[in-house]
Amino acid sequence: DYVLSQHAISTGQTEADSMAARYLARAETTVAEALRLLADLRASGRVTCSLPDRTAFGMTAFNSEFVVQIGLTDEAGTLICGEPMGALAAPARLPVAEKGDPSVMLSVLSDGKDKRQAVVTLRVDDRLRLVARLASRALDIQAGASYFEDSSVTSIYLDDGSEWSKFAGKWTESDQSSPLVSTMSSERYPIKVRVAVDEAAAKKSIASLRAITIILSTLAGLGVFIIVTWSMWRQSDGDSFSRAVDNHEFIPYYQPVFDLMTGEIRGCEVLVRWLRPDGTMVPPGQFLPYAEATGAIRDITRQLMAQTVVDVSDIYDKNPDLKLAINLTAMHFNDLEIMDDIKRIYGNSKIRYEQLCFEVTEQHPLKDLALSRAIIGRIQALGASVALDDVGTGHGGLAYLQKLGVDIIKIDKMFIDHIGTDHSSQTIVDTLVELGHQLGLGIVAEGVERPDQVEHLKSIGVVQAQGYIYSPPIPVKAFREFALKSLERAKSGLGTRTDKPVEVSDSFASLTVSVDDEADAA
Ligand SMILES: Nc1nc2c(ncn2[C@@H]2O[C@H](COP(=O)(O)O[C@H]3[C@@H](O)[C@H](n4cnc5c(=O)[nH]c(N)nc54)O[C@@H]3COP(=O)(O)O)[C@@H](O)[C@H]2O)c(=O)[nH]1
Repeated sequence: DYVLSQHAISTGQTEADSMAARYLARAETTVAEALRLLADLRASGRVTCSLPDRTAFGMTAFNSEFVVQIGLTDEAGTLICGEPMGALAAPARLPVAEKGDPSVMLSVLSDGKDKRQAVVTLRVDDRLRLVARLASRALDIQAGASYFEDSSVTSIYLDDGSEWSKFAGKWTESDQSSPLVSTMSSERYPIKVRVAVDEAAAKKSIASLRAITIILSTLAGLGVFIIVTWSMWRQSDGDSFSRAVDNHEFIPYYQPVFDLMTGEIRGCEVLVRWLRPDGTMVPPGQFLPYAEATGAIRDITRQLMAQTVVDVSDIYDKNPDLKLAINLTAMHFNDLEIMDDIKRIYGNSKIRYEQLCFEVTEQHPLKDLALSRAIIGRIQALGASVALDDVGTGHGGLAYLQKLGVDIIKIDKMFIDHIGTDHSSQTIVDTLVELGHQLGLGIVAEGVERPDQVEHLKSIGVVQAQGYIYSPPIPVKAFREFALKSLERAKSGLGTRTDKPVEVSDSFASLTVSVDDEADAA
């Protein structure tokens, strides 16, 4: 606050100085212009009160910006003629001319009240002087910042103390006020200017700067806090994070995907969890941004894919219709590295390429759409499919659908949640499904939690779904048991053509949405 106040005072002083300089410059210009006109008249011999000379006076004044009347005074200082006449013809008495008077004189005429007028005189001879009355508007300029107009007092006066002009707003100097004052004197003429500016107004003028400064310093403080916290995290958790990647602490959880019509299991989505050595389970929301920012997500995805081979390849080998969905991030579409990973991990495994589905999310923008499209094409060429995840919630919109050439769309929980309660969300679901059908795409509904959602999805032709109504993401052991049981039921005909949602077996019914419980289940 002290720094800002000092800044305000210094800005106010600078403003007062430049106002004074501008008024002084204008006063000098005005006097110089009047003198030039008078000198021209004297040089051309227009120094009598004859008609032609008076006409010349009138014309000269008429054409001048700053001079309103030109005339002649006698030795007593009385105006003996002046043009134009009219209101300006009021007798003007200048100081009596004295021998040795300077050739040029600047005086201020006053009506004794508040009217003052500056005049410039030029000696013609010992008796006569040419005189030019200056327009009072000559000094009426916008000399300073508009917010100072009401908070400043400007006086332009002559060396002898007579005031030529004064400009004042509502503010007046008083003993209580602490003005910022600037005084300047002309080096050419006996003119002085004094500008006084209200210090309080100067301080007020930086109120917005003060607000901005407060906001910026708060943000800067916040920034420092984030950087310090981030670097501390990097040193502690950050280090433990890279150790965790090296130690393969990132494990796949499996969320079953179901056929709504038959109740059979159709596959699963692989969802990462960080299982720390102390047994705590960290959900992806807490480390994925860091993993993506550092590029560690590439290693993590590789490890997850490799683990799926270990975890479920026997089941997938025997059930070729089962699908396995793997989440990729935008980074995976920056180069062809993911292709090498997929081929190396699944190429010689019992999980066929045709059983794989790679999910690309709309949440993070893809850097290079053409390259992304090419990578998607290569994945499809292997026989795997590609799904657009979180459709309608992120960056891509319909452009991703049109340009990426995906095979499946996954309708986000955000829209599924509002089926039956919010008309517009339901319309979005209906429209996406319709669009998916028109484009010949597979459709998977995510985050299904209620039977009415199942009913509606079935009624609009959605066949596949995942969600807590069936099962949350579960650890491998639980998933294997569940999948084997479900597949067995299907084979024995028990799971076919049921219109009811599939019941989760008792062991899974005890699983809840909380990560801790998921950890327990592990
Ligand atoms: N690049 C990678 N991203 C991944 C990976 N694993 C997960 N993720 C992404 O992290 C986000 C959060 O995932 P998660 O906490 O696992 O949440 C998933 C489900 O648990 C949750 N879900 C599923 N059904 C329901 C439900 O009925 N109710 C409810 N409240 N939540 C439910 O939704 C998440 C599924 O996300 P999605 O991928 O959109 O299918 C999430 O964005 C993951 O994508 C990874 O290995 N790589």
